[in-house]
Amino acid sequence: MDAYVAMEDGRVVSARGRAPGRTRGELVFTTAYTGYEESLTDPSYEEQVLTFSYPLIGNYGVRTERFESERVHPTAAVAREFTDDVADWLTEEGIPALDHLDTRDLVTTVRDEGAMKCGVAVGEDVTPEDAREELAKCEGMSDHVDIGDQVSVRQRVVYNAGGDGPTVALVDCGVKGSIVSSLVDRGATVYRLPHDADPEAVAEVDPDVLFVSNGPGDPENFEATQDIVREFAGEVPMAGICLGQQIVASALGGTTEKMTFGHRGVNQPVMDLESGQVVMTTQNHGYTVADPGPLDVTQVNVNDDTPEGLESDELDVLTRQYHPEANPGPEDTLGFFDDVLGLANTRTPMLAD
Ligand SMILES: NC(=O)CC[C@H](N)C(=O)O
Repeated sequence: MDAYVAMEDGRVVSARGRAPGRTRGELVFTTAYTGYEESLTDPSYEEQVLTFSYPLIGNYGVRTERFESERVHPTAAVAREFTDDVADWLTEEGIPALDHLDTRDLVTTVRDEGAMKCGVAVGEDVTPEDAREELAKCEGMSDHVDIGDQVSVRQRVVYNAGGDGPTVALVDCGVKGSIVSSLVDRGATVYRLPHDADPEAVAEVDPDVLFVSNGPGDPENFEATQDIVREFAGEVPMAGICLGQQIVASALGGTTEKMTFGHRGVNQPVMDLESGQVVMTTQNHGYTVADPGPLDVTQVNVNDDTPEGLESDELDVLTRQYHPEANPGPEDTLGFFDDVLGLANTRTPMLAD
């Protein structure tokens, strides 16, 4: 099978086709060397073409137990070499895949020039022109204004109903399964709600903690979720991961901005400013908080000083830009979920009255 990637900088790269199809998306890379099943099923990669910088992808097979959602989210996948297991899986899923190209070149291009639009064409009779046509149709990440609808639940889902632990209203902007299980494993009852749930539907579950999930795209396109945050700020303790941190900060008066190529990998060093301790973290984001508004920056990325943790004692807010749930990656940061559920004790009993 032939394969072509047409990049926004004008180049068309040829490759070996591993799973057929034509598509487009924002070209990004991850440096993660394990966790290809988790990354490929992470909803945060919606509308992106995911390039693995690690050369051999598929070494330990494909197991649904490791999936983070019910489907593959990147629009296409690129690696130096995919195993047949991965190629077969992506073929079944209808996700174009290509390998046998110089992924170092793609990665350094994105690193130097930034995440860029691309078009992908893979098949027996595709041409570079097909890839260029896809590129011409490609929208920028921030143009996907309805991206939340592509990944969020449409109806409320409850996990661990009737449990004794805290009640969490999890606003689903494209949540990873392991965020849900990290909360449920600690005894929480989790109500997973649509990203654009009515504030009344949130109040109805009488949450001890409001939790804004990870998810794809530009945090400024999640207006309904920002409304929920504003509605409950100061009244219900609040937590967020990745997109969740960005949405909470923006809703409370801060700002966000697009990064050049983002952070995607499993060895991003993060320093806690109070203790000075550095932990290795899993990350996957292309936007960042520029101004934290009323929140305090408590953790920063050691590589570029971007905010990794935001907190407010006054508002009972606790958010992380990285992925404390790991999957893939180091588990040094799992304690975040204990801290989040601990926030339940600080809740002022207003909704119940
Ligand atoms: N993993 C995420 O939640 C990603 C957040 C957001 N879509 C970004 O790219 O910055």
